[in-house]
Amino acid sequence: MDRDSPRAAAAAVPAGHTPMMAQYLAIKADFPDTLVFYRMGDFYELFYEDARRANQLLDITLTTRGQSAGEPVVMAGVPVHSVEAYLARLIRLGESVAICEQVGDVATAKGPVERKVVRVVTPGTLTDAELLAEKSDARLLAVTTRRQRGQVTHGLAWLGLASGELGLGECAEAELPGWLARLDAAEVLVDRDDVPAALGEVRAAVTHRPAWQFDAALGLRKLCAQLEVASLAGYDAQDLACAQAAAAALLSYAEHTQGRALAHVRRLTVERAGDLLELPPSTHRNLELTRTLRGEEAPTLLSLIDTCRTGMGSRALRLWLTRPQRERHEALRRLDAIEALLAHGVEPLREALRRVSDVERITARLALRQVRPRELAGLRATLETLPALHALLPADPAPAGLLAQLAAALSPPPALAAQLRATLAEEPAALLRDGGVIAAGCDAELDELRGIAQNCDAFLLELEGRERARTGIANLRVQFNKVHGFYIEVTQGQLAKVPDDYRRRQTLKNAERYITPELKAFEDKALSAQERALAREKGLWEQLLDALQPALGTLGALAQALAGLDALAALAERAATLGWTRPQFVREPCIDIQGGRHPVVEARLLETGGGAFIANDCRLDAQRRMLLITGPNMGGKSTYMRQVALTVLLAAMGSFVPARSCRLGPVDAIHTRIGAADDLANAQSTFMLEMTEAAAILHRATEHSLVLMDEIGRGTSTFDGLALAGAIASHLHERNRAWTLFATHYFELTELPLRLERAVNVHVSAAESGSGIVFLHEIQPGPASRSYGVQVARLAGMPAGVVRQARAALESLEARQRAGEAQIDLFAAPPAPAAEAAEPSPAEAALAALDPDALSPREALEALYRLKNLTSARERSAP
Ligand SMILES: Nc1ncnc2c1ncn2[C@@H]1O[C@H](COP(=O)(O)OP(=O)(O)OP(=O)(O)O)[C@@H](O)[C@H]1O
Repeated sequence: MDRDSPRAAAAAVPAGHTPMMAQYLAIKADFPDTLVFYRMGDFYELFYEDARRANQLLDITLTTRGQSAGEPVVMAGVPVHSVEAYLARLIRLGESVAICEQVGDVATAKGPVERKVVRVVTPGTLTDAELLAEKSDARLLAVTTRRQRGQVTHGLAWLGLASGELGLGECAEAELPGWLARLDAAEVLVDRDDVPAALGEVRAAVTHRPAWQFDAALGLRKLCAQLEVASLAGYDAQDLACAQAAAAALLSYAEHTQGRALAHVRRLTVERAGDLLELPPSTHRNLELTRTLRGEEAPTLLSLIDTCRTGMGSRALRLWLTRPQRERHEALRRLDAIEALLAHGVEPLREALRRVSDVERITARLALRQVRPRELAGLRATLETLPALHALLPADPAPAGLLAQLAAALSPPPALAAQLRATLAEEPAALLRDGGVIAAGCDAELDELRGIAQNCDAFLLELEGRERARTGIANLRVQFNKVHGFYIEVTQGQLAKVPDDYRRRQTLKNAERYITPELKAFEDKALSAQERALAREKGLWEQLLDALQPALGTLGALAQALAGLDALAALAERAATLGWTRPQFVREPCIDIQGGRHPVVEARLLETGGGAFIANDCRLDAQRRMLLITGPNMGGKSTYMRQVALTVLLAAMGSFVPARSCRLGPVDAIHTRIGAADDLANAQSTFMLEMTEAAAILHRATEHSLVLMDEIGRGTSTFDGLALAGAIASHLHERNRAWTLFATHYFELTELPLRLERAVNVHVSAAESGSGIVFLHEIQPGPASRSYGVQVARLAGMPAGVVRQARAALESLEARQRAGEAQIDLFAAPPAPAAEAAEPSPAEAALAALDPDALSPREALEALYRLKNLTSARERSAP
């Protein structure tokens, strides 16, 4: 969609079009990049180019109808009743759709009935349950760029329209990919003249907006208006001018797509990179937090921990997992709450949560007036179960704790449920246009209208009886047909008894049909009653939506509380089911995990009957900062490293952890360099990618960071790889001083701890049985005694001949090494850079002593010869 300037689009419509096509083209001119669904009766029609595109994307039939401006009108249509399915497909393809409805009165319209785009459906502004994934939000993100004194800053503003979440943040250029990965937007708005390069890597739909929409002053005004505050000081966001500029574009676009203000968006989160535990995109991917390396949703850490009963809970949990705070305050509150829930018993609460609807999305749709009758019925049912839910919480939670806070939000004013009960039918129809949405007894006029429509038969029977008695015609019948409406039928033989007030309506062969003033009056009333009842229902529905608007804030808080409670209850259930323990946060630098397990691998082993998971310890402290992990392939090195990272992350989000005990000092980031997935899309070789990621880690990791390095250097020749791996390990140890788990197959690296005082060797154990190998998966002190590559290859079904040849080659290689080939000193201190190290040479010293201004031409020539001699003497004496 693009709507740069509110110009009079109609002027641009070429002459000669029919009035309807002129109307269509005027509307289309405002939405050149968006498919326009133009309402015509029971269909949404697309015309010309839009029709051709829809024909390709949706495989709907292309037709032509009539002519306009001398050309046939090309069109394609989708039925109104199945529009959602078509929208879903288009949105998945990254398209946006402008929904253009008839807003004028068909009866009184001269020419085409007035039409207007009432909303624009785009990938980042969805609120319909049918179009959204239940367990994740479609986020809209705006990104802008500021360049000042050679420094690039990006401003980010994001909005979950269905959740009401609004956020601001700023970051440096290098951090943008991390932010984009974390926010995982469905649609990104960018300044069309200044698109950041990092956007090339996002999966989101990218929508270009004109530069002037990214205006900081406008953004500040819009944010203050949106949040109903005089300044952003309360959010500590006054200085984020660049983010405010992004917010200007964000809010304008979101309002424009909805065609109204966003009444439910009242909360602002300001994210500062330094507040969050850093989880770069590579970590997110390698640890399979929300997606497997193959891109599937399970098995991942999230799929394991998400046993939430509501979509809201699942979404909250995803947020906790992907945006953990460095500061442990919130995590501690969650841990307290989980502990209290576990002590109290959590299953009844989780059972009750099954009956809770998605209050978060319903609230958003209520604010945007897109809510459906059954969603409000769901809200009513939820409000009605709240007292029972409340009763299932621990009776006296810690007063300032999270549970007490959540419990408080579970008691919205009872008037809200009462209002819904009084107005909304017990089981309302799915759509307002079907009628039967407003409760009986809510409105006298509606009751009467419905009464007429429903009591027709009774009235007709009663009239029939009365007329038979009055006229004495025993076989007189009161009936109805579609063409002639209501009538009284009298057979030929009885015509003499027909009273004067009967008016003839129709003559048949054997009978006459009449109407009376009373029947005519009833007919008018009955036929219009249904229509009027529907109109009345619509009016009452709008009144109900109006009446509920003041409750948006309360409902938003309720949604948050329910989501938080559901997420906590899920974490408590997981802790109990999987035997997890509460982590302990300490100030001293350490990562001390006893009996730790990899939760996802453990669950898979359990599922597949693959045996018990072997628990392992990980002890890192100020004196022990690096573990060099060796051992056979398949031994469990990667699993071990990942389980440490997952445990740290679970603790940071405020969850119990898969370990017997866990003490954690401050952690500011989890960096990982694992695997060798080719980045073909970015045309990077495996090795190039490996080095790029490793370089980024060396630049960023601090002494509070956890770094996982899995077989660094294996993407190149042995010597190159070994040399690089040694240098990288030394740098991490000496400069970054990060907590480092360094798995390697280079045995030479096991000598590192001799020189690096805070590094130690550990290995995963394996035992040989005959010519085979048994993996024990235990982490033990010291380096591995040997590698078992050939045995593992044999296990993998390698042909026997290959295994024999490899074993022979291995033996000869080992013998050659034993024969005492010069050992390379991998870990010798690097040569100092020439400039700072070298003493000045005699020639340089002589040169420095010369003062060219004080020399005669002859003296200068002599000095030149002297210098020449000095340098030749040095070259001669060199070894
Ligand atoms: N502690 C454990 N207890 C039980 N099984 C384990 C354990 N650790 C690993 N495994 C099993 O061993 C398999 C291989 O583990 P992992 O991939 O960690 O080995 P690796 O040493 O990193 O191998 P490579 O060097 O080939 O990458 C896992 O998929 C898992 O099934």
